[in-house]
Amino acid sequence: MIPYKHEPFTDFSKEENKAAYLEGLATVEGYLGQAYPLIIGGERVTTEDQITSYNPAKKTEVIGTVSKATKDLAEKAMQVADETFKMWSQVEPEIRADVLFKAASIIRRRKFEFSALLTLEAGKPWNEADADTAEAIDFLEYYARQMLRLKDGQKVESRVGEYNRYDYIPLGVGIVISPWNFPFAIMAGTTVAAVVTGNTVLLKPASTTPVVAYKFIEVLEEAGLPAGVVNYVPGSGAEVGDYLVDHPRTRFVSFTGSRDVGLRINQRASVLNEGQIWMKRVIAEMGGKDTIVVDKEADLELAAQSIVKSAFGFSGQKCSACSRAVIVEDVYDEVVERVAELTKELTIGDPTNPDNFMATVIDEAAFKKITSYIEIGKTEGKLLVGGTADDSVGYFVHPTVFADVAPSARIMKEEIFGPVVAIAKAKDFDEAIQIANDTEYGLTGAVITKNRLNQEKARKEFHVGNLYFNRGCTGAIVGYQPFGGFNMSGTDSKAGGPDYLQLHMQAKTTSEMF
Ligand SMILES: NC(=O)c1ccc[n+]([C@@H]2O[C@H](COP(=O)([O-])OP(=O)(O)OC[C@H]3O[C@@H](n4cnc5c(N)ncnc54)[C@H](O)[C@@H]3O)[C@@H](O)[C@H]2O)c1
Ligand SMILES: N[C@@H](CCC=O)C(=O)O
Repeated sequence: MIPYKHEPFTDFSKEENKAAYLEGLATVEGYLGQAYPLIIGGERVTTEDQITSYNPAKKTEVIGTVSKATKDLAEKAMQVADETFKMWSQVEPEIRADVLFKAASIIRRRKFEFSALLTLEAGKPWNEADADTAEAIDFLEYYARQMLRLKDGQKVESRVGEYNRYDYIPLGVGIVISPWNFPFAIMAGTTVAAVVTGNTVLLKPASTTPVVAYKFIEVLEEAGLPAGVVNYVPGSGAEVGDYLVDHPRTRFVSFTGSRDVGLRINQRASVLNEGQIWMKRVIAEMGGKDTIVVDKEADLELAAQSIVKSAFGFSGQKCSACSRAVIVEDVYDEVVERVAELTKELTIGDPTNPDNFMATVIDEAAFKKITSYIEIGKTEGKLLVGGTADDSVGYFVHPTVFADVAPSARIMKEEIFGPVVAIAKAKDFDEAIQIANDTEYGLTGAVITKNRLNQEKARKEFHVGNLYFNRGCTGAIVGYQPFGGFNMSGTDSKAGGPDYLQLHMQAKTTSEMF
C-alpha cells in the first residue's frame, strides 16, 4: 500500500482538464431531472412524497427528485441496519478498508462528473467543486489506512504469565446527518468513517443536495459494499431526523450542520428511551464565526488576499469562512482599502462558467437570511463593497464588506453563512486576539504576522480548533490539518485526523492468564 497523500487539485489552466470538466457537465446534464428512490437494504423504495433538488444558479432547473422517507420507512431502515450490523461488524477490517480504496478509485475515474454535479446541485464554482471531490477521495483513502493501523488495537503492557490486549470494536447503528455545503466530502467522509469501523449507517443527506449522496451510494455498491450497510433515507430533519435520533437502537449520531440543530440532536440523544441499553454517542460538528487577525508587522497584500479568498470562496458558505477580520490600527486603513479593491475585482455569475470566482447561495431561505443580515450590517458598520443581491434567475448575493464594525455588533457575533465579512479595528495585537476570541464559536482562525512572538502568543491564546498562520482560514486537508472546533463549533471530533475513527468504536480490554 502506498503512503497516504492528498488528492491533487485540478489545474484548470490546462485545456485537457477544462475539456474533461465540460464533458462532466454534459454527463450530468444528461441525467438531470431523474427520480431517485430510497435505498433500504439494497432495495429501491419509491415514495409519493418527493424532495426536489434545484440548481441554485437556475432556480427552476431540477437536478433530480428524491423519494422522502417517512417514519415507517425510517423504522424499516433501522431494522435492516440493526440486522446487517451482526454481519458487517464481523467482517475483517481489511475487507472493509478495501471497499473504501475501491470507492476512491471509482470516484477518481468519475471525478469530473462528480465535480460537475456539485456545480449544478450546490452552485460550486469549478475549483470549489474540484476541492470537494478531492476531499471525498481523501477521506476514503485516509480512513481506510487509519482502519488498517487500528485493526489490531493498541499496545498495552502484560506481566509474566499474562496476555493483555486492547482492541477496538464497532458500536452499532449510526445515524449520519450531513450538510449541503460540502455535499460530497462531508457526506462521504462521515459515512465511510462509520462503515470502515464496522458500523452500519442510516444516511440522511441535506434536502438541498440529495442527488450527489445517491450517486455516492451507487459507488459504494459498485465497490462491493454489502446491502444494508449504508441505507439512504433522505427526509425532513424534523420528522425523520428526530425519529432516528430518538430511536432506542441508535447507537451514535454523526451530525454536521448548524449550531441549533446540533444542540437539539445532542439534547434529544441524551434522553433514555424505552428499550435502550446504552448512552448514545454524539459527534457534532457545527458552525463558526471565524476570524483573520492582521498584525502591524505583516505582509499586508497577503493579509488582504487571505481575507478576500476566505470570506468569499464558495460565497462564504463554509463553516471555516472568514466572516470577521480584526486588523491592528497601524495598518487598518491600508488593509481595508486593499480588501475593498480585491473584492470589487471578483467575478460573479453562473458556476458552469469557469471565469466566475463566485456564484450563488444555496436557496431562497439562505438568500433571505443573508440579505437580512446585510440590512443589519448597514446599521452596524460602513458598507464598503456589495450589499446587493439578485434572485431573479438564481440566488446571487454579491460579496459584501462592512468596515468599522464594533466587536459587539451582531454581524461580528452571529454566523451569517454567506458572502459577508465584517472588519473591526484593534488598538494592538493583544486586543485583536481578545476580539477574535469574543465569540461562542471556536472553529478556525488565521493570523497574518511577521512577529514570531505574536505568532506564538496566538498559538497559545487564540482559542480555535484550526489555527493558521500567514494564510487564509479555509481549506483544511484530510490527514494534514485535521478539522473541528471548540465551544459552540461542536465536539472537536477532528475529521480527517488520527483520532477520528476511534469515535466510532469502543475499546475492549481482554486479559488472559496462562
Ligand atoms: N464544523 C463543521 O465541520 C461544519 C462543516 C460544514 C457545515 N457546518 C455548518 O453547517 C451549517 C450549514 O449547513 P446546513 O444548513 O445544512 O445545516 P442544518 O443544521 O440546517 O442541516 C444539517 C443537516 O441536519 C438536518 N436536520 C435539520 N433538522 C434536523 C433535526 N431536527 N434532526 C435531525 N437532523 C436535522 C438537515 O436536514 C441536514 O441534513 C453551518 O452552520 C455550517 O457552519 C459545519
Ligand atoms: N473543512 C472545510 C470547511 C468545512 C465546513 O464547511 C475547510 O477547512 O474549509
